[in-house]
Amino acid sequence: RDLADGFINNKRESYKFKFQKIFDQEAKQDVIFDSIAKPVAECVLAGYNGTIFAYGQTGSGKTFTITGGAERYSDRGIIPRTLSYIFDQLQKDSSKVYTTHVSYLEIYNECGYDLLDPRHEASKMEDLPKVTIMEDSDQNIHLKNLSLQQATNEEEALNLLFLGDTNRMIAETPMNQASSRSHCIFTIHISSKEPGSATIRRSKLHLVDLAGSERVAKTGIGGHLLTEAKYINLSLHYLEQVIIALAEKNRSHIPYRNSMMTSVLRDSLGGNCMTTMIAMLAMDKRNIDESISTCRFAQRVALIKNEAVLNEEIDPRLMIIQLKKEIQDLKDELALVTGKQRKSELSQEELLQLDELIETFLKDNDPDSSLDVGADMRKIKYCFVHMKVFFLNGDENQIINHPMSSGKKLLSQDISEEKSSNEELEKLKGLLQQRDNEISILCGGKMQNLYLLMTLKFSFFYLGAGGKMSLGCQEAFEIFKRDHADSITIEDNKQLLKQRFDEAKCLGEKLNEVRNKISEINLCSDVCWKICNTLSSSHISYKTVYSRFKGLKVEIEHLQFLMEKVKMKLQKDFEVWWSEEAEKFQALGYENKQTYKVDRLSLISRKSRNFTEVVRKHSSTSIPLTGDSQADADILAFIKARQNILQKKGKSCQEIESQTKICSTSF
Ligand SMILES: Nc1ncnc2c1ncn2[C@@H]1O[C@H](COP(=O)(O)OP(=O)(O)OP(=O)(O)O)[C@@H](O)[C@H]1O
Repeated sequence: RDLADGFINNKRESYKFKFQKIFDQEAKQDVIFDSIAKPVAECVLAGYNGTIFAYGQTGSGKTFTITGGAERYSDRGIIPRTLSYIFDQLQKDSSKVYTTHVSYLEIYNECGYDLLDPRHEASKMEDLPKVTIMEDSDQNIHLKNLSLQQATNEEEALNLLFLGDTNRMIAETPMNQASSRSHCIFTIHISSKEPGSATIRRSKLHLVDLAGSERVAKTGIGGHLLTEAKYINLSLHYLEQVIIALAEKNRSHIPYRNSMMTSVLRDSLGGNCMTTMIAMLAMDKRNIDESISTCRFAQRVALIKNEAVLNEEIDPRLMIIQLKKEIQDLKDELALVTGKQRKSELSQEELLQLDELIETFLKDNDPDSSLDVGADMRKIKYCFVHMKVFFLNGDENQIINHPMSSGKKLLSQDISEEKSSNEELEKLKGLLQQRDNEISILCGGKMQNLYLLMTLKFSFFYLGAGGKMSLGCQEAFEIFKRDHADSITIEDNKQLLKQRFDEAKCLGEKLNEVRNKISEINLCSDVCWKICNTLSSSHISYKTVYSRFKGLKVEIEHLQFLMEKVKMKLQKDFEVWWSEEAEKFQALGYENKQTYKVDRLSLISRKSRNFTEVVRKHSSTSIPLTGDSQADADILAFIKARQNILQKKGKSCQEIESQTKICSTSF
């Protein structure tokens, strides 16, 4: 109460928080991926470390965002989408050699478990080797018992994710119902190297699904759950401590070691990493406190400044080889300069290497090629001797191939070859021209000209024979020609010529056809182009169909996994319900046990349809059960089987009941 203003309403009603981006409940998974995960994945591909972690109370959607929903393929979350994106990018980049590994760590009650451990199926989670933290002298964290599994493509990586998720489900206990009580870190490790280079880039991307952040007081739990909740709260509390410490200026000690999670995420928080936090809110009035506390936490995280650097290192093996070679070169040079030549014989291996070098050099047609054997005088001498032998003994094959030694020979050979091929070309051109002329003459309208030409030639013959004639003389010639014996022959020849003309015409047409075919062959490139076009469009559609097929395959596998998950959940829910019922039953006295109404089970049962079905059929019957879940299941299975048999035999319901009672008593 303020003396001047009366009562003051000090209950805060408005809070302001700043975020880089806000997504409402309608936001789709692909949008979340594009806005949040893609930029981080790009940094990781470039060689920087990246972390994306989801923080918020239980049920706010952390697992949905990080891993994905269990119903639809489109609901797949950041992890599968990031894997798909990363492998897509790696495939496109052929300039480097990439190696990818994944690891999947679960932290439950401050203990680490390898979710990719194949022994998960056969053993209880508690019996598996725990993942422990080791620190080297440079304060780098190493995780003992956490396997790094190589994944060469998206499919393999997704299978590992599914395996981890399945193992996470197997490890669930009735007390640890949902994944909400453990932290999970899925890590993609990428290393890249340019071929021949000794420098390796290593980067990792942590995708973190934290346990629910709700406060113990509100949840109102006890026993085992309380212990769990305390651990969760404690580890999230330590996370907060680390974040507060990082946000404070001049703070030298950051309490990373307090919890496993902060130790593992040490680099992601205040280290060498591009980190993105997703603050998840369950937008409900009763969750307002949790929502405000999540926002506050996010504001603190936003103050942290990380320093991401490229993670490059030199491959020690390649480095050693390079350094050894450098040392040898320097030794040789030194020996050459100081005149202290090595006297020892060249080894067999060295001689073989030299032979290879010389042979390559001699075969290389590049005039600028050189023979580099280093500064070892023994090797230089060996090369000279080798060359001398070549030239003196005239290893024709080797020497002729070398431009220096066979330049002249090659030149004269080239000239004579060129000359003969020119002559050949001219000959062929002439032949071609000749054929072309013949074709032209024979083809189309030119046949008429040929006929005329031949007739003319024929007339000239007569003209030639008769010389220049007067009109009277020409008349007399005509009469003579008609009466001459040869006139028949002439006429015959004319007919023959006509025949030949027709024949030639026919041939010309045939030739034209062939020519058209040839020109069609000339259009061959066009045909080819068409074929190529068809091929390329077929190829494009093949590619489209193939990529769609590939997508479908991933989708089918994803859906199969979701189905498995649902089946497993169903099974687990059933087991929980069954053990609950057995406990309840045991809590009843012996008297009550005898008259325990099975229809009560059917009322409580929510999950197991088959089982309820059996129970419902006997709802009017009092069946004595033992309280042992296995034995009781056997009893009910027996009753069901018996009922089926009796029904088949057509017995009445009453009979069935009496039989059932008998059989139950005998149990
Ligand atoms: N954006 C969403 N769209 C549709 N369903 C969602 C969405 N977010 C969450 N859900 C659903 O809400 C339920 C709780 O979500 P989820 O398990 O992801 O919460 P959580 O924060 O991971 O909880 P926990 O801390 O218990 O692991 C799930 O059934 C999930 O499918």
